Amino acid sequence: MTAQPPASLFIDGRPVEGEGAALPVRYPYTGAEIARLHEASAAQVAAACRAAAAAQPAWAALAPAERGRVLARAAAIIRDRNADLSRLETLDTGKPIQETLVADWESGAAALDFFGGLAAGVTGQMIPLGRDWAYTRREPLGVCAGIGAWNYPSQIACWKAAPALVMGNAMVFKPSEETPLGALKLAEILIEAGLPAGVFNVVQGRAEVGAALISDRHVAKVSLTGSVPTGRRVYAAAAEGMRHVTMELGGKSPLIVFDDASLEDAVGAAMLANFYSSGQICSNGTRVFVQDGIRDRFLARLAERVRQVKIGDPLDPETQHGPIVSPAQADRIRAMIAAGQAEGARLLCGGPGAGAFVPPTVFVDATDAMSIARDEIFGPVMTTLVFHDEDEVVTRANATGFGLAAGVFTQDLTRAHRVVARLEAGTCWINAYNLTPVEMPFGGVKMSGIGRENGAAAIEHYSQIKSVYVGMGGVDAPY
Ligand SMILES: NC(=O)C1=CN([C@@H]2O[C@H](COP(=O)(O)OP(=O)(O)OC[C@H]3O[C@@H](n4cnc5c(N)ncnc54)[C@H](O)[C@@H]3O)[C@@H](O)[C@H]2O)C=CC1
Repeated sequence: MTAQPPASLFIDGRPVEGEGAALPVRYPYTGAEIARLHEASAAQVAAACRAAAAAQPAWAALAPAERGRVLARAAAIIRDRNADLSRLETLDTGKPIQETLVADWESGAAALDFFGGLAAGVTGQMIPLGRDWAYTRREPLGVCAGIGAWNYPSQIACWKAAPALVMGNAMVFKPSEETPLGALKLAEILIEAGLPAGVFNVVQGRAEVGAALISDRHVAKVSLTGSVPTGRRVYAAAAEGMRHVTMELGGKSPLIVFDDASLEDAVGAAMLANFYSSGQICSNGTRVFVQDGIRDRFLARLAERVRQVKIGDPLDPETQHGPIVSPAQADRIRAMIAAGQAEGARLLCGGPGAGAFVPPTVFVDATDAMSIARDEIFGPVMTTLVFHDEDEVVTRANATGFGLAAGVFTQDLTRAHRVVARLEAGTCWINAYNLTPVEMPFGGVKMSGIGRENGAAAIEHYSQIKSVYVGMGGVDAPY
């Protein structure tokens, strides 16, 4: 099985081999090397940024609708090739093919379509001032750097590229070193769809390559999807050059299940909120607060359904739960499970697993102070916590530095909206969880991030306003 791309990087409209250190790509299910890439050298990072800066003005000069049409064509190509692209995504990430077929490139295509269609409708303001008047233009930022995480590599590349490009920016994208393949496909597809050379470039590499990229003098904006510690470093480096930032970082989100919730829906959502993509999702509701009246029924049904999850070969369409992205990440998850047990929490189901796999795992008898209830695990580990009343659960749900997402399950809609209004989270779900349509802005508050992806809100994060004052009469100078 091989997935070797034509070359490791994509600069100025063509594949270019990396001049830096080797970057082996392993299929998480077998550990087999499926491709061998090379990092970009410092000179290649600079060349990618120069190519982007050179290509950007002509791209920005096109009518927004023309840029939109390029994105729409790219979306159509992605949909045509979804089967092959999804297979590649599964090889790169280890996620089950039944997920990648519907959630990865498909969501990327949706973003390209959505922003492609939005472009022509972005307008400025006309501000009457009596005799004189002013107007605003929404202009591109220039060259944007995109840096991705490994859980949704192609979706992340599309979510960043679509609003950036449609607003007339150019982009240099660095995928996670764990999952470098999808972004190269996106670069090829965009060229095929008519994107001018240099407008979207891909460099590969580990943290140092990312650091070189964000401090390149051409870069006006940095959009990162990654962990909070990386976010802190990247935000600080961006501040040096007064660059704009979007930070999509980690979370430890609460999912609150009230006594009156539909049991099947709440259990299903709690599973989706913890086990989809083997739990490697930033917005996961990993602290499941269950009200005392429904607790026993909830845990009994949860255990029953978790035991039926089909774990195995990600390319088997029946498989619902695949391996963890890398042995190092699987070890980190196991250490967190062991810490939970050492602190006195009990396993309702699951456990450390073996090899590449960590099974869906549920903790009971946990307290808010335990590490499994405080720290992001980024694996298939759910911590259930019991609560008694609404005020108490809101206070406990908010008692975290993170603020990415939250969910509420109840049949009492007044309560649902009241609780959601009090939750400190950028994205909330009522009687649903982890649905992220591109029409809806997505992002975090507190340590979980800055800025928003998706929705019309993303346009603001990939453009800047120029104000133009128009004098219609003489200049009244006191000199
Ligand atoms: N809010 C969101 O939308 C999402 C957030 N995440 C978060 O991402 C994390 C998991 O992904 P990982 O890839 O492990 O994150 P990570 O923080 O280790 O790496 C993210 C990216 O940043 C790069 N990087 C690392 N250090 C850098 C530096 N000093 N300068 C520039 N670039 C640097 C990495 O090479 C990688 O491409 C979790 O915390 C998760 O919650 C993941 C998906 C979505």
